[in-house]
Amino acid sequence: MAPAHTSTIAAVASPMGVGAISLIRISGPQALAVADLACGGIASTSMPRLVRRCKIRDESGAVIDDGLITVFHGPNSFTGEDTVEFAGHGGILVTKEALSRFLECGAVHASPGEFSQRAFTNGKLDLTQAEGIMDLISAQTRLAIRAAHSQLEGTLGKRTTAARDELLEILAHLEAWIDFPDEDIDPQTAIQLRARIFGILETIDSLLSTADQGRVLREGVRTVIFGEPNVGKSSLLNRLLGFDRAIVSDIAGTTRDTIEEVINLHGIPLRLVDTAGVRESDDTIETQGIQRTVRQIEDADLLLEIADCSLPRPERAVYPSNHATHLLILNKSDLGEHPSWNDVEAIRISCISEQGFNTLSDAIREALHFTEADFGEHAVAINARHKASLALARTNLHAALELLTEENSDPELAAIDLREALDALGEIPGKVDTEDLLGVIFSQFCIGK
Ligand SMILES: Nc1nc2c(c(=O)[nH]1)N(C=O)[C@@H](CNc1ccc(C(=O)N[C@@H](CCC(=O)O)C(=O)O)cc1)CN2
Ligand SMILES: Nc1nc2c(ncn2[C@@H]2O[C@H](COP(=O)(O)OP(=O)(O)OP(=O)(O)O)[C@@H](O)[C@H]2O)c(=O)[nH]1
Ligand SMILES: [Mg+2]
Repeated sequence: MAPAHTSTIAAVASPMGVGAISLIRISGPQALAVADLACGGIASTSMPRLVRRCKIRDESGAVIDDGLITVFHGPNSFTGEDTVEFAGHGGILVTKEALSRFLECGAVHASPGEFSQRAFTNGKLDLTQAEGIMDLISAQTRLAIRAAHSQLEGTLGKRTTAARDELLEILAHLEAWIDFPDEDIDPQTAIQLRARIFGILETIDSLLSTADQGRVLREGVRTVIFGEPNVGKSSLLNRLLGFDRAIVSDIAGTTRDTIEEVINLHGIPLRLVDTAGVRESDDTIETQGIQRTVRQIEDADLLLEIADCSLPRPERAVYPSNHATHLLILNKSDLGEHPSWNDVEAIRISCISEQGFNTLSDAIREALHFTEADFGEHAVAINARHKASLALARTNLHAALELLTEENSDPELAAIDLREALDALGEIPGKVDTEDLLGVIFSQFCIGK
């Protein structure tokens, strides 16, 4: 049984001071009593979920605000507890005064993520759904919203729970064996159990294959624009952004520091980084800029190398190696192409005439293996936490397979590995003891969430 929460928490759920209406949420066993004290007994006489007009008053009876109140009777609320919502006027002071009044009347201030954590503890959400709420709030593109909703609806939680249930059954079989140590293990049974473990591994691998998409949707693709000075790197950044963010000039060495901006390329968030052109330089500031370029290249997910096609093809400079996808872009096509580039495979563009930009955008999407069509309604895009747990489960399942063969099985040792895998899978929806994990996840939420 989940532990019952004894305190009643309150917090402002809306952003402070920027909206017309502010929302205060109160949740816990005393929620109705707290609201009754502050609002003249209206909460306990309200029909659940029916919005009512009400005044919140201070100790002396002076009106603090005149707003709307909604009562939810547990378990039929977001947190699963009795909940009261007060929608007041959106000013900073009036909202703070109203919250203080609810605290005076017996509520305690909620810590970050505490409403969602209570929803989790009360079985209203699993951990992946709670994370889906955070993903939704921080989504930067429509595709990221879609992925967040899929997670919020429980797609990932259901798939991992199904895999875990299957593993539980396998363990039960194995334990039956262990209980009769004198009997030889039937080779047929080992074959069957292996097949079932392979089935779980297939699910795990298919979930793991969504990790890159997940990272891209949540964090964006680190896209680094680099090349020799004056080839048009900053011009490309400005064109992709749609406004003049970086200084462009015909002086080589214009960009000194890296410049970072996020664009939305057909649903894919790209973190574009414009860098200082790489060349030999005596200038200390430029040299530092070039060192930064090198570091950016090392950390990139996608490299856009730019060259000036109107000039003879230079000796290829040596850049740090990185496994990231690398596209070569020949800029200044409007000036005509120097013959030395003719047989070079590249994307040809001009930042002046804007030719080639559709091709560039298609090439980027293709290089990232990412299109809107790939991302259906129930698609999953796992995060780093899910990836770590799945990878651990995978390792343990492979270890168990080594110990369960047709010729020779050690069910006791195999069961140990399977139990480890079970725990790792259970961490994803939060089905195992996860006190530390909960602190880490929910403290990233904002107050009032
Ligand atoms: N005013 C308000 N708006 C909000 C929230 C909120 O808490 N309050 N939410 C907070 O994140 C989100 C909506 N999420 C919610 C999820 C469940 C329930 C709820 O009352 N669940 C009940 C009844 C279900 C039903 O009627 O469909 C339940 O689960 O039993 C409410 C809000 C976004 N908008
Ligand atoms: N004709 C032509 N000129 C361009 C094109 N793109 C950029 N330029 C010009 O090339 C010069 C250099 O452009 P930048 O964007 O500053 O080049 P950069 O690579 O950022 O240069 P650094 O920051 O110095 O490394 C400017 O004068 C631009 O106007 C293009 O497609 N065609
Ligand atoms: Mg520049």
